[in-house]
Amino acid sequence: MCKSTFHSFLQELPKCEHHMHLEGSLSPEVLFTLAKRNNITLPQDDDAFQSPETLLARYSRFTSLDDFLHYYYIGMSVLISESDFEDLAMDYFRHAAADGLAHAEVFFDPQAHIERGITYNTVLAGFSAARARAEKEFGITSELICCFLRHLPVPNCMSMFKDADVQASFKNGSVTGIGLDSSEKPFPPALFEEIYAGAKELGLRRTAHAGEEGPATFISDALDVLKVERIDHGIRLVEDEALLQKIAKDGTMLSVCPLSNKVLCCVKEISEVPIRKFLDAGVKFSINSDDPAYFGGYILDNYCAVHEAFNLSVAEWTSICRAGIEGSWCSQARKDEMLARLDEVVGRWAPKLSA
Ligand code: HPA
Ligand SMILES: [Zn+2]
Repeated sequence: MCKSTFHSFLQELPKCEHHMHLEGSLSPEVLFTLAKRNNITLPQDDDAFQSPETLLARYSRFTSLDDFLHYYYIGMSVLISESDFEDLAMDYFRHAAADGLAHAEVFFDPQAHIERGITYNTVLAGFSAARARAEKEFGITSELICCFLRHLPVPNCMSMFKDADVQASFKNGSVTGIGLDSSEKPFPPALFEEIYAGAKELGLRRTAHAGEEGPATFISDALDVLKVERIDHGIRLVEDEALLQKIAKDGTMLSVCPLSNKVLCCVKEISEVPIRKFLDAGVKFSINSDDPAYFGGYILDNYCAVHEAFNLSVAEWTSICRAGIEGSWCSQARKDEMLARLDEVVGRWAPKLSA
């Protein structure tokens, strides 16, 4: 981990997280507890499910995004009641508060629950209750991003988009935007053009996973066809220099997830995540935990891993943190608060760290 003084500086920075799947904050401990409470039988034919310890050990051997997703979808099958969803999100917000998180824009995967017979409103009510508590108890503000599962048939995604309860949550502001996640390579962004056009019409914010395992053309398609405002992951942008320059010029933000990239074998080492390249080219990005309970770390662990690998300066960390605040989908008043806090933290730490 990073040296203790830098660690304290990174902890105190008013960090914004834009790429965190609430279902990905389900730890093996909580998974086993909920399985017991809700009478869910975990797979008997996979030794990984013998105990929380064996499951955690399996998480350290993921070979790809799809290998992880297999466990991710089994894991979330233990979530049944509104309070299960609230407890799950509170577990995340508690970790995030300890890490000095100021603001979170979090994903959730309703289709994965609806197809198990859990209603959209059960999921939404649990997560909404946790968001309100996180603001009151920890001062963490948050927004919800409803994701579409790209491995499911497009009509299934469209019917969720059109569902009356889902539409109500879009219109009453309890959900801020939409995202696109799950298995990437066989499912190009353009499949979801109609849904994204409908979301734009409603004034929703729009983002999509692209260029994690999939090619750089998925990033340009997400921008050109889906008209997204952010790109989730986007590390394969380095394979297209012209697109990289365009994204830098337009100020489009990427939500980069370093520990995730390493654990899912998208890179061999954190030093291969194109942090230096993005900084030098002026590409805006935030640093995020993705699925913290599966990838071995919350937001501060990701900041520390980046610091270990790239030894960034105070000025570079300040500009990453500022880009995260400015690229958030919260009110300008909230951004101004976080920017003032950033100035205060940097003003206090810069003399000590630059000496
Ligand atoms: O990193 C991810 N990529 C795609 N889908 C996901 N669902 C949870 N995490 C991820
Ligand atoms: Zn993700």
